[in-house]
Order: sequence, then C-alpha cells, then structure tokens
Amino acid sequence: MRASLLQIAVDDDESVISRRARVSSLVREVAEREGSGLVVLPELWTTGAFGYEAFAAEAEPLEGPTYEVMAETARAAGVWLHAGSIPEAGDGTLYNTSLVFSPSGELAAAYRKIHRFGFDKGEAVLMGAGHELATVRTPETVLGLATCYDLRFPELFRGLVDAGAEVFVVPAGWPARRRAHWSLLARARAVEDQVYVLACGTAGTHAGVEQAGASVVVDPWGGVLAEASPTREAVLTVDLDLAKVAGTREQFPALKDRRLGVAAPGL
Ligand SMILES: O=C(O)CCC(=O)C(=O)O
Repeated sequence: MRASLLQIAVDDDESVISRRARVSSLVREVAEREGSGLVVLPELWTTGAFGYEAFAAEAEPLEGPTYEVMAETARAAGVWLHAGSIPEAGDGTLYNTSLVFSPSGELAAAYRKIHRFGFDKGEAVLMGAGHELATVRTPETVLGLATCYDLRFPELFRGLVDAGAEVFVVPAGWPARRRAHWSLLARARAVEDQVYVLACGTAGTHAGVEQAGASVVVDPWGGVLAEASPTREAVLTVDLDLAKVAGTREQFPALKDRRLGVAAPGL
C-alpha cells in the first residue's frame, strides 16, 4: 500500500475557505502524481490546532463544508482519505473529530479525539472528549485512528491492536518545542505494538505557536522510513509492506507475552 502524508502549513494569513480549496487540489495532485492508495492530512488543518477562538467560529456539523469537500476529493482522487480532523459542532458540544473517506467518497469513520490537550485551558475546556476507539478496514489492512495528544497514551493503541489495527494513523498539530517527544512517541508506539505508524503533523506558525512539522512514517521494527522537514509544507510518500506486520510479530512475538490483570499488592 502506498501512502502519502500531506504536512500542511497552517500559517495565520490563509483563510479556512482558501486552505480547504488548496488542500483539496493538493490531495488530488499528489494522489495522481504519486499513485497513492491512502492520503493523510493533519489535525485541525482548516483552523490550525492552536486557533482556539476559531474552533467555535469555524466549527461545523459532521457533514459540514469540510466533510463535503473531502468526500468529493476522496471520490475524485479515488483514494482512501484520512482527512485529518475538524472542529465538529455536535449535540451542543465541540469535538476534535477525524474523518476518513473511502475511494467512493463514503464516510468510513468519524473519530472523536479521546485525550484532549491543554490541561486546564484550550482544547481541554473548549471541547468534549470522545469515548470510542475507531478502526477502518480497507481491502489491504486495518487502520487504527488516534489524534495528536493521544500519542502519549499507549493503552489507547493497545486497544486498537486488539481491534486488529496494523497501521496507526495519527494526525497532529504538535508544537515545535516538544518535537523530540513527537518522533520518540511515534517510534515507541510502532515498536511496542509492531505496527506501521503514519504520524502527519502541521508546519508553519499558527496563533503564535510554531508547529513541529517532522511528519514521520515508522515501520513495525521502529525504523524511520521517511521524515518531513520541521518547518515547511511537505509531502511524504512511502510504500508500506503490510506483510511486515505479521512478519515482525512472528519473528519477535512480544505481544504474545502480555500479562493482563497483574496488579500491585493491595490493589
Ligand atoms: O502532547 C503534546 O505535546 C502536544 C499535543 C497537542 O498539541 C495536541 O493534542 O493538540
């Protein structure tokens, strides 16, 4: 399976409408040029992950403008499209919701980010938390979905492995000041779960926050297959050899040695 990650620049001087149209064209262009079967966009690329004021102003119902444009983009390009995430206005609460479309433009999954970022401010107070893991079965494999800060919570990814995921797709708007954590955590999740990790971030500076860029693709042995520029918009295209997931698990069967239900004395 050939996958392309589009590390989108989210600089403040571009409007949501213009970025949406630009990214739609870019997805089609990349899919055609690279022959990708899967295209991945980052977290909250329409508003920028740190545009907290914009979340309320630009929030959309699930089937709003970004959904419509991305469904049509997936269909026109004939690819599986992980369209990153949008600020979703759902049942009186905002959510950070990722959308995945099939090559016929059907919604394959909507994943509401489970771990909200910001401790006592930002996303953590503005948005509701998701409660359900999400996977997408394609003809070649099973994708497991997670978003940005989720990357710090390995139990979520174990849940995705238990649900059959072989490729974790992680859109993000990770800040540059913790770039070292970003690549380390992406590699850790790949090594411990013996999966591919496609971690697609944003570039540029949004709402005063410099983005980490450095989108990365990691194989099930923890090897970095490709890594993008830390500062510029970029396209990363990689061929995933999906047999390597089962191959790695067979060659080094650590997942079989899990000890569930072990607790400290007294707990
Ligand atoms: O965990 C981090 O360091 C960054 C997380 C983040 O920026 C987010 O989830 O939007």
